[in-house]
Amino acid sequence: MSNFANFREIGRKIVCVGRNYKDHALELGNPIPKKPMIFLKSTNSYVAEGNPIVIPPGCQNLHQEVELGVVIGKQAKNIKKDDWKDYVAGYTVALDMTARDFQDEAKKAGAPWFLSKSFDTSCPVANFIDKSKISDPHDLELYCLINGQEKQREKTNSMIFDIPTLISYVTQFATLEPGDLLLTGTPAGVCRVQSGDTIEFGLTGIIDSKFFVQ
Ligand SMILES: O=C(O)/C=C/C(=O)CC(=O)C(=O)O
Ligand SMILES: [Mg+2]
Repeated sequence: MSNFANFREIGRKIVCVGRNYKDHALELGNPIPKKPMIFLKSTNSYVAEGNPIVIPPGCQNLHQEVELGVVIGKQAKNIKKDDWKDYVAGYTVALDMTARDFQDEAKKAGAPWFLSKSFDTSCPVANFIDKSKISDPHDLELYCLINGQEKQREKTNSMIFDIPTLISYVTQFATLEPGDLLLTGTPAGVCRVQSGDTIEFGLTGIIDSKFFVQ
């Protein structure tokens, strides 16, 4: 399998799972999903450490959502749950930055989430971690601090739909390609971030990342 250290530059799609942690679904007043809720962020949303997160014009309520990312290593279509590991190159951790006010407006209008989820710099991503370094991606701890204050901390075993289920589900409908990033949803604790804030996030003991909001 190739080295995916440059997966952000491969220019592949970002498939996101929403409401995949019970407490996060509840904190936003949403029902617990009965099947995975999937949406897309486009490649323009990628941003690597050292570059700022830019608040989209008119947004008054930008939220951070820390999420485990699964980097796809091999073309995947109609994958059986038992075979999921063969299609994973590795992992990362990312922020699914969300213009919550835009999203609320879209939800009320029954309109798409594109502007709330896929504006430039809406996907700050940490470095690639080869799968050989992570024995069980369902036994990791996500964390996120804003200006040094803890906002999110949760084990990945709290996901409603695990990684085999997500890969199997998504690939019934859409082919996953090498370099695609699957964001597996955020735990509770999302909050407003503002210009000048520092966001530190990662997987405890494995990877740490830091971004600034411009
Ligand atoms: O339905 C909503 O109000 C919001 C949902 C999200 O933004 C979903 C996620 O991106 C997530 O749960 O990670
Ligand atoms: Mg999210």
